[in-house]
Amino acid sequence: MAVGAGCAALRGCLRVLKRAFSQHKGHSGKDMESTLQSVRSIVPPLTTGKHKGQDGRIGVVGGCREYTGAPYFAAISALKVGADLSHVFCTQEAAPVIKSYSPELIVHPVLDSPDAVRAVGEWLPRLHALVVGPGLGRDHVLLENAKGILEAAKAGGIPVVIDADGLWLVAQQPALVQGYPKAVLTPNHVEFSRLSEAVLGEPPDGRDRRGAVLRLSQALGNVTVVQKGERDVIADGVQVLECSQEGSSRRCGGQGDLLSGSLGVLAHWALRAGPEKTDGPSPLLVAAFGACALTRQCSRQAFQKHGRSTTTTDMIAEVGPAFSRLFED
Ligand SMILES: NC(=O)C1=CN([C@@H]2O[C@H](COP(=O)(O)OP(=O)(O)OC[C@H]3O[C@@H](n4cnc5c(N)ncnc54)[C@H](OP(=O)(O)O)[C@@H]3O)[C@@H](O)[C@H]2O)[C@@H](O)CC1
Ligand SMILES: Nc1ncnc2c1ncn2[C@@H]1O[C@H](COP(=O)(O)OP(=O)(O)OP(=O)(O)O)[C@@H](O)[C@H]1O
Ligand SMILES: [Mg+2]
Repeated sequence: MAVGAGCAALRGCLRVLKRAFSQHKGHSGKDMESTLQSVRSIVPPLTTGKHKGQDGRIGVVGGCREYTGAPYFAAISALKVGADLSHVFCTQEAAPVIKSYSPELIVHPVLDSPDAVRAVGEWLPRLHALVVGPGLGRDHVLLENAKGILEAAKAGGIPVVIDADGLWLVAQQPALVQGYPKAVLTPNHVEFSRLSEAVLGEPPDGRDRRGAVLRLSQALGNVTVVQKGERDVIADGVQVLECSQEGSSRRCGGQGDLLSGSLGVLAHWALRAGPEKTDGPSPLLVAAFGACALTRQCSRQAFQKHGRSTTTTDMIAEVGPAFSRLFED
């Protein structure tokens, strides 16, 4: 073996060992800072030499009669974090509503058409990451279409963030994400319990959140899982991280959508940077940690200004300043 290849293999082994040994440790302030440093290392520099699209083209699959806010929050957050283009694939009825929230989003009214999987499939080769679920709803036809789109994204090797009703779909059919190395699941408390029962056959052990998240991740074939809560617990089958960045006590709807949209971009950046850059935690762990820290920081900053009246729209206004503060200063 050439010396260079030998060194690279050795560095790879050391990384796996370092991760395996750190999985049972708590995540201290020092660890938080070193993980934030890893996030900083995946952020692409803003230079004049790039063309539109290079820093990310993200798709969100969701948006139906009842829910138009959730896909908007996810898609606009992806843009505000730094993606160049953000697409929403929603139902015909939801499209004009979502378009009217923002001229910045590209909105495709295709999700309830009989041709949905082919129509979205045409766009997939141009997308760097797909967020499946915010505002999708639980209509059988929409879930079947989301399933077809998810399968096409996997076939194309596209990173997928699965949230909200996308997690409902995965709880019905865990095989959809089983072993896919570019999948991240972002369950809230209820979604996590539902997934654990579906995959492991029992409710999670509430006294051992780290163990519960690690077990679910491993049972799904080392898919990255982010359990949101008072602290966010993140596992990739090998290592467990915790994000306890100060947030706020406001629990208004939509904060999870901000997180999943941000994660779409960060997952793309992290996978593009690769494990050499993240040095220690896997790229998707670093991306997930970054999205959690950012969401919580947005919540904190918005709450300082608006207190009890804070809503997710106020948090989205903080994405730029919060991002600079955490990852650029
Ligand atoms: N503006 C919009 O368009 C938005 C749309 N959204 C979209 O809505 C769709 C449904 O998503 P969802 O998250 O509301 O799930 P759902 O299964 O109805 O469960 C909700 C119930 O679960 C519970 N619960 C929740 N958290 C808990 C906790 N930590 N600890 C304990 N219990 C907890 C709580 O139950 P309760 O307290 O009422 O008994 C709550 O009422 C999905 O498409 C999503 O994207 C949202 O993104 C928001 C913004
Ligand atoms: N008790 C808490 N204390 C502090 N932060 C929290 C708490 N619960 C959740 N969060 C934070 O709020 C964000 C969204 O998590 P949440 O559990 O509300 O998601 P969700 O229910 O999916 O939201 P959405 O309303 O968008 O569907 C995450 O960044 C998480 O860290
Ligand atoms: Mg949610």
